[in-house]
Amino acid sequence: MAQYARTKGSIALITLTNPPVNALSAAVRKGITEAVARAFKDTRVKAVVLCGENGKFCGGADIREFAKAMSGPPLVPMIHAIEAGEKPVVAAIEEMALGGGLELALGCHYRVAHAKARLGLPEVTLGLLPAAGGTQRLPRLTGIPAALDLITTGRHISAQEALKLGIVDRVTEGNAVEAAVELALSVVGRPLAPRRLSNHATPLPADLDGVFEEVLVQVKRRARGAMAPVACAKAVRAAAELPYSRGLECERELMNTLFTSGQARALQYCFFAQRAAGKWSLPNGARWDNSRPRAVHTAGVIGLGTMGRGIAVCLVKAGISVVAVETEEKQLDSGRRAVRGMLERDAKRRGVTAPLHMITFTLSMQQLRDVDLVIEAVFEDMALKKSVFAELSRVCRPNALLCTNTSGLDVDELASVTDRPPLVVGMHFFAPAHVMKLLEVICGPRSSPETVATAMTLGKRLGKVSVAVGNCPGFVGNRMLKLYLDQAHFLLEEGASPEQVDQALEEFGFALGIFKVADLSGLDIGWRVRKAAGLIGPDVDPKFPSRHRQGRRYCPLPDLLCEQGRLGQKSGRGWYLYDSAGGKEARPDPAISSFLQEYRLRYGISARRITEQEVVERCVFVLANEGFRILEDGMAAAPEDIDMVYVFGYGWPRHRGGPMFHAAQVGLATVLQRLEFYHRQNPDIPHLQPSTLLRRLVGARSPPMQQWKQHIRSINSQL
Ligand SMILES: C[C@H](O)[C@H](C)C(=O)SCCNC(=O)CCNC(=O)[C@H](O)C(C)(C)COP(=O)([O-])OP(=O)([O-])OC[C@H]1O[C@@H](n2cnc3c(N)ncnc32)[C@H](O)[C@@H]1OP(=O)([O-])[O-]
Repeated sequence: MAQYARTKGSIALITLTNPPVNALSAAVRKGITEAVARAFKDTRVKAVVLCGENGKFCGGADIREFAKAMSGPPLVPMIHAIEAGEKPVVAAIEEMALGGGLELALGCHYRVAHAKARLGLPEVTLGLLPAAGGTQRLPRLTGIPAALDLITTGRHISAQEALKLGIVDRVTEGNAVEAAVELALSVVGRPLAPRRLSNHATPLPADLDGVFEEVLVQVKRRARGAMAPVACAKAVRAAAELPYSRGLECERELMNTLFTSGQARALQYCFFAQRAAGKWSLPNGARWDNSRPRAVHTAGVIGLGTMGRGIAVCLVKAGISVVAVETEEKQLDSGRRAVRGMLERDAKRRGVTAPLHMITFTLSMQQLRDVDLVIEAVFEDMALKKSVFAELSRVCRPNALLCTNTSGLDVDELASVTDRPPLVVGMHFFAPAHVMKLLEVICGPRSSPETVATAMTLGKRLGKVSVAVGNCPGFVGNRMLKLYLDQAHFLLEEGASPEQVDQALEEFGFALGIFKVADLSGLDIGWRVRKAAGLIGPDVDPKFPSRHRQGRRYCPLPDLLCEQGRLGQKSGRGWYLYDSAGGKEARPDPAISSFLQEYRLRYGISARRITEQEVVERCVFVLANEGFRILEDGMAAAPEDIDMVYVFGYGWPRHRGGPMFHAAQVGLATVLQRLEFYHRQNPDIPHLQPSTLLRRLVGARSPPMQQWKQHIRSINSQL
């Protein structure tokens, strides 16, 4: 809808009304079309101001309408009518002008933005492109390089940057609507032709081809198989080479190739899944909208290793005072230097003063007696963590929350050594903690709704995507990752090479193949976990380590590499070779291929040809299969949660939605058939056996994801 009013006698004020972000739904488009026609016909009206209800201009096209048949007046002619109008139209941009919202503003003759407004054309993040003239009008206003950057990245810019780029005419700290009305009154009678962007010629850079070549290289490297960024670049090229109307046709044709694509559906699924993940619920009826989070003003961080440092930086950047504790002076000093350095670099990037006063470093746990919440990030060892939690339970005030950053240990076992199990919860950050967006919030069986609400809300405040998961070994992310990694190891035994597996996974869209990821995080981490799980011990024959342990197939390859000191980047060699210890550039290592040949010989394994299809299917379908088990076990409330864990924590390609969405897109019956096929070939790998829920869903004719919950029969759900 759009409300119509006249103000200052001669200004028509048209207000977009569609909470929460005044998206351009069919009803809003109809409202704008009628209101603009009314204003243009009303002789008392000399100019028009467009604004949005509730201090928000417009969040773009209504994404909820994309899955439905198009109805209502289309955007392009609606915006043309505004631009072609004989009365000046001024857009009053408060808080946001995104996607179709900015395209609407670009159709206006003038734009005024509030200083805090965010502007952008983020369609590419939804697998689309700006299809209401944005790819043709923006380059005519800013020039090609700036338009290419904004449209192929989808990044939001500040009002100040928009002013610098000429996208807006004025920025005000005051009321943007009033400022727009002032501007409208002041431009009445001025010629409008020069303000119609579609009339403008596109300013061209000296080396047009060079600019596009360079951007396409970056886009393709960043996109990893995503179609939309490349289509965006092509549409902007049309603005450089074609007259406006022909460019618009090109924009429409390119949009048609994207709109119905699987990638667009996957990216729009991610948009809503990310928001759905925040809407958590517990079996006892506690939910995100009926549980009050506690305020967190002060926090403690125990352990200033890699994770503790990143967590401390996140908290300080979110305006929370931090007490950082270490046991040894040496660790405290290096932790202090690292954290201060990270805060100073970040402040320099943002052009602000580093808030170093917000954090104190101490060797004394006593200094934690008044904090609202503590996050423990010490070495991943249960006995050590238990002693820390017992101490915290003594030192911290009775209602302080105790959180652990464990990546897979039993949160409830930790709670049992404290005097406050309901106030204990897991907050599993991902390395580097001040960069990675994912936060797994592990709800122990005794974690109170208020504690879960506080952890989930704190995650959002730290700029994280918080996902509530149950308390089981490895929680959601690492529980699935173990099986994905197992498949990759088994494929090496059967004939593949690390490069081949990684290339197949990177072609699929992963940021990095699994063996490069293993080298990056260090092979010794998994080694320690396998030792702690009793999979490696004195009973293992070092010469001929068993390939069956704890009743299932086991691959000793990574253990053998660790025994050779091949720990990955940190030792300069792992699955790949690096120039030096800490080197980042991975090179295939001939020693690894002869090591694998010798290994297969020792175990009498005849290598076979492994196809890219098999690599992807075994690694990706085993993830989804375990995802179904996690839903059955009640360790995740919905497939969306599992998908957001993988998109934001494990480099799963966003344009494939997530392991569960991908399985649905491929077809559950196909996933079932392929898993059965691989399980028949490998009966000693139980995780290739299709899960009960997958079978049940296929039996129920593969219902849409939203209906999967009805088929879950988990007894002891924790979510
Ligand atoms: C032709 C044209 O070229 C093309 C084709 C297009 O225009 S394509 C569309 C392009 N536009 C976008 O890509 C902007 C998408 N939105 C955002 O980036 C963010 O939302 C935000 C605007 C920066 C606000 O962030 P927030 O953190 O303050 O709140 P929120 O939780 O995110 O959002 C609050 C609530 O609003 C809902 N919502 C937000 N934007 C929406 C949209 N464009 N359509 C429908 N619903 C939307 C969202 O689902 C949530 O709902 P619920 O969960 O409460 O039920």
